Amino acid sequence: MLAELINKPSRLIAGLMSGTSLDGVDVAIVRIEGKGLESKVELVHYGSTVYDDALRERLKELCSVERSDVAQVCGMNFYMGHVLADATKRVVAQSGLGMDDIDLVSSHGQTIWHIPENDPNDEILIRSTLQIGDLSVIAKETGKPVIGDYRTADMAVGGQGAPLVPYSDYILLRHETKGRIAQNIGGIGNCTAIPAGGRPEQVIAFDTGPGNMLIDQAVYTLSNGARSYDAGGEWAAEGTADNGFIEQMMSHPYFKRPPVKTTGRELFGKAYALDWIGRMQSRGLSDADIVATFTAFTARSIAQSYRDFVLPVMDAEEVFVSGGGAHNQTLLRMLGELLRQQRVTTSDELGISGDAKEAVAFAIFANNTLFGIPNNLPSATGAERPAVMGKLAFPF
Ligand SMILES: Nc1ncnc2c1ncn2[C@@H]1O[C@H](COP(=O)(O)OP(=O)(O)OP(=O)(O)O)[C@@H](O)[C@H]1O
Ligand SMILES: CC(=O)N[C@H]1[C@@H]2OC[C@@H](O2)[C@@H](O)[C@@H]1O[C@H](C)C(=O)O
Repeated sequence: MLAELINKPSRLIAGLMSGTSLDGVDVAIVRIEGKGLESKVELVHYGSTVYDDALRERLKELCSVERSDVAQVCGMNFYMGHVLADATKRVVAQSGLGMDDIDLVSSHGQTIWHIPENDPNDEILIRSTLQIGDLSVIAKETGKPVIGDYRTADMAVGGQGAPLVPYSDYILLRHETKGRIAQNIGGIGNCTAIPAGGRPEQVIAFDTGPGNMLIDQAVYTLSNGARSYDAGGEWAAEGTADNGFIEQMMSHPYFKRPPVKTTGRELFGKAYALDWIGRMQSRGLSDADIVATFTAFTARSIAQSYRDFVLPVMDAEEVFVSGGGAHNQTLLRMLGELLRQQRVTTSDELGISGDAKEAVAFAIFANNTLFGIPNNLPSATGAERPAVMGKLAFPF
């Protein structure tokens, strides 16, 4: 079965991304010719399915040290396998293709916990990561071979297991004469900075901090569950950002740490957001001011991280924003105001759909796994060496 796939001139791969914002599953159907850094990539169709509020809140509970439990983790691993398989079948059907046309499914899974560095106070809490959504369940339900569980291989060779997308950013965005930064704004923000004509080893990539995570939590809490994100950034546009709070939040030690670095719900999740919402409310900020403050803080944390860790090392002329945050006009405007020397635009301008980009990346990773070609970027994750990430589950 695998030899047949390798010998085809191109492969049709369904890449699945279910990210830290817990908003749902993105599915990209991608045709890939060739392999490795020379892969030729064509997005055939993209679709997403949204988690309902109950599932999203349940996943947040699962990502909570205080409220999670092993039975929930066990059950949700299989349940999410079904959710991911259903999303794949739905998007394939929407595209007008059939599952028979798909060669391979590639699934990121749902991160529920990530420990990028050893815990100095607990010798068992070593670098590790857990993405749920069982691969065998997806294989059974879709009838396709499934590759997933990528991050563990990078961690096994000393990496932080994230960010992984810089490998595919290098394939899709590198430019001979222009320094470029790809900024994804999902739940977390992460950047890939590629110098003009740069080699893979010269890529600087790291998580910049919160993406939409704080904005989403504020919107959900302050609207009493009526809304889960700030559509277009309109609520933030009605408020005034509070610089005092932004400065306080910028003093978080994560922002001072040089790359390689990665973060997630562990640092900027629900508890962190609710704590700052409470402080802002007690100082009399309105709901719109709170959303505006989180939005401005997010933009500031991105721009500041370039000033500290990217621009001293390389010139960057262009910033291409992707991920759901690219739809937040207020966030984009604030970022543009902070980065006067760069042209801030969206990756769609390059023909790379900002909504689909991460799901496309996972299709690219699977294509490499199939050939046994490394698909991590040690300069981004800190791994000691390249590794072939991904595990395979066969259909039945
Ligand atoms: N129209 C919109 N206006 C404003 N924000 C939006 C819009 N659409 C999506 N978003 C934001 O984008 C988020 C989802 O982004 P995305 O799907 O890129 O994240 P993710 O892949 O889950 O996260 P990560 O990349 O961190 O793993 C939503 O939670 C929401 O905050
Ligand atoms: C452990 C984990 O799931 N990390 C995610 C998260 O969401 C964004 C950012 O933090 C990034 O480091 C990573 O995802 C993307 C897809 C990556 O690996 O490039």
